[in-house]
Amino acid sequence: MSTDPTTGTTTYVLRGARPLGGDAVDVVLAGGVVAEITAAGTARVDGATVVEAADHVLLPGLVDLHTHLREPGREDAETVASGTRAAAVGGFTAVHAMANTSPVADTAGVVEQVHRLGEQAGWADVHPVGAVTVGLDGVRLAELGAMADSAARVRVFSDDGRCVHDPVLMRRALEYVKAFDGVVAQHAQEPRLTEGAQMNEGVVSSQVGLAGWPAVAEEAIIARDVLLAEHVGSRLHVCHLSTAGSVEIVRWAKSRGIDVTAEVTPHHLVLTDELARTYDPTYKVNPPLRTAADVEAVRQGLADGTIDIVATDHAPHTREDKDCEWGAAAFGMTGLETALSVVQQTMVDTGLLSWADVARVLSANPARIGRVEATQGRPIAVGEPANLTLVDPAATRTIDGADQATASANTPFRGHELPGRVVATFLRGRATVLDGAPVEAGVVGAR
Ligand SMILES: NC(=O)N[C@@H](CC(=O)O)C(=O)O
Ligand SMILES: [Zn+2]
Ligand SMILES: [Zn+2]
Repeated sequence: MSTDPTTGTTTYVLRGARPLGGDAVDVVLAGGVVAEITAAGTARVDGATVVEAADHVLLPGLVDLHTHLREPGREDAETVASGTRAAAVGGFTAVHAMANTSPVADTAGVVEQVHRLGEQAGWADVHPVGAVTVGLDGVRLAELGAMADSAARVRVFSDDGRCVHDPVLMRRALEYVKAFDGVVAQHAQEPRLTEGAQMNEGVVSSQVGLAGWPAVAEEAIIARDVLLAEHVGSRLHVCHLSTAGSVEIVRWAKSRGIDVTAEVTPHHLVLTDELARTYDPTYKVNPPLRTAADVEAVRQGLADGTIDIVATDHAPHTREDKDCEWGAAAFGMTGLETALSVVQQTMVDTGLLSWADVARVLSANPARIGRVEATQGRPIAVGEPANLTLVDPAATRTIDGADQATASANTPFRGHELPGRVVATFLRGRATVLDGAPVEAGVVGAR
């Protein structure tokens, strides 16, 4: 990890903040770390910038294990700079950038480029995900070791967007990453069972006449992969789990002691396949939006720890790729700027998770799975790096879409009133967001 030359230039006092939703305190950020935590209203403020934080929840900076930044190759949809700026606005201090770029992030050169672009932009730590197979073609293993040893220190490997469906390749990938404590993050989609699939297979797909995508196409791969992970004694991560059956399989695998972790996206925590009735491709996503029963099951799975994390699967697409008929549109929806609000709405305001749990599923756990826990997802304590997010949980906002920081407009939450607002984000003590707005100064030309 390179050091940030702008660290600690300003001292901040977060006055009256509630770490993890607990009692109010003053939190002083100086020199890039949490310098002091004192009783509310007692921190010395001379020379410091005071952030009024009464009734605001202070969380460790959020960590996204699953972000599509689109650079290199599709800078018309997103760049590392625009995507990480959106991440900061959403409260994130680190993102894992998926490998399905053009060229694919399957060499040390590409992952180092993405890592460097992240450092230059300065909005959040960017940890590139390396492809499992060359060109995501599912045929030959990529240079996993070279990516792990590169300056980008890759620990997460994924062909996301595609499934590593050859069981022999999957087995070899799981075996290979053990050498450097890596993890294979699988996009679980049986390709033969999903040929031409457009949405969840069920009542709605038969009524609207779109080709269905059965739950078993996801569940069959997860079942196979947890058995493979057990067999070779390796670590597996399941991307964007979306069905009740998938929750059951992961629960069973964990009860057997298999080293598997799983993520759910914010959209799968609240949206259902009923939205396909609109034929609006904003709601077209991989894996597809499922049924209300699946939504209930993934919420319960997240609440009971079967599902370890929420990951955004932020998948920006240009208007040309989305403003067309359903069948021709790209799969994917944006998510960085709405993730925390959706988690508050579906999990906190419903009593399923506490704010301390939110810190676990959106920060500590993803940091640990991605092996960046030395710097991210830390406890809020004196001496720890000041990667922090300040949230006003009482605020509400109506999502516009046009006013977002992401370069793309494909949010499925346009028009939704969501609770909570990220007031400030700090990356190693430097504000990337203040008063809910990105802080441009100190970024451009800072290094
Ligand atoms: N989620 C999506 O619908 N799309 C992702 C790929 C993926 O996450 O599988 C994308 O890259 O656009
Ligand atoms: Zn995927
Ligand atoms: Zn993805």
